[in-house]
Amino acid sequence: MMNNYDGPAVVISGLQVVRGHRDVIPGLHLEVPAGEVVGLLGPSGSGKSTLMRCIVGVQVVKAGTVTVLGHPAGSAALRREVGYVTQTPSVYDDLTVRENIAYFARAVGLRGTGLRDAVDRTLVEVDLVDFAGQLVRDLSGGQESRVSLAAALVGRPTLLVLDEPTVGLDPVLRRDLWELFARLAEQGHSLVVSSHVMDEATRCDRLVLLREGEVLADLTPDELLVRTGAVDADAAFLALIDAEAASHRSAS
Ligand SMILES: Nc1ncnc2c1ncn2[C@@H]1O[C@H](COP(=O)(O)OP(=O)(O)OP(=O)(O)O)[C@@H](O)[C@H]1O
Repeated sequence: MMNNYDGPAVVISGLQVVRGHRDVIPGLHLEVPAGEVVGLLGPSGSGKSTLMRCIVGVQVVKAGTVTVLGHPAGSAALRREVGYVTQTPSVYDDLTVRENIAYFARAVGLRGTGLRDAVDRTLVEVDLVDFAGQLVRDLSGGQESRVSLAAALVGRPTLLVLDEPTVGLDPVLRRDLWELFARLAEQGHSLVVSSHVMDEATRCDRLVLLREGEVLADLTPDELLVRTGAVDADAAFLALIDAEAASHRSAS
């Protein structure tokens, strides 16, 4: 379901979020371009999930604005435009894989052959054709998380927000999923994908590196390596952190 909006997918300005009495996002500005796979990377606790919750409009914010496809995050106009997959699978245990995907397809208005085609295509995309008739409660963790992904994918939302979608998957499946994300971006979808596996950074069109709720860098994978002189994304991230610490020391 693609709309005709041609601005950036997400524009965030002056965002502040407090969770548990802590400023977990102290004042963030960010623009996510449309039609790209944008990786949200950073150590555990750096605010990736919180930022994603702000983009999908389920996080209470203290200040700032989050505009998604030209609308305030979470507004009714975005209901079918934004797909969100959390780290915890959110599908029905007592339904089969196909029934789950069909349920979410119906929820976004698909019916008849359009619904069947969308479910079949999505089963292939998440590599669950052989498990279509199996109850979700009998799946492995990685399979179950792919059903969650399928549930978000089936309606072809304009913006997909995926919180660590490759956790627990084997290398072949991870590669296949990143290829699927790239294909979706080529078709004009926008994707925000979080990961704390830095080697997945090279799979993204653009990277946003977060640390303690702040954007440490917003650049392409090539720019990251050139800027830091590092040989891989892990080393590049550490080099950025060291450079930032050094600049704080020289400023104080
Ligand atoms: N429900 C909550 N109540 C209070 N503090 C929270 C809550 N959820 C998260 N936090 C805090 O907010 C900060 C950011 O957490 P967040 O889950 O956004 O990080 P993350 O980068 O997604 O981490 P991970 O990679 O481990 O999922 C952390 O300091 C965390 O402890």
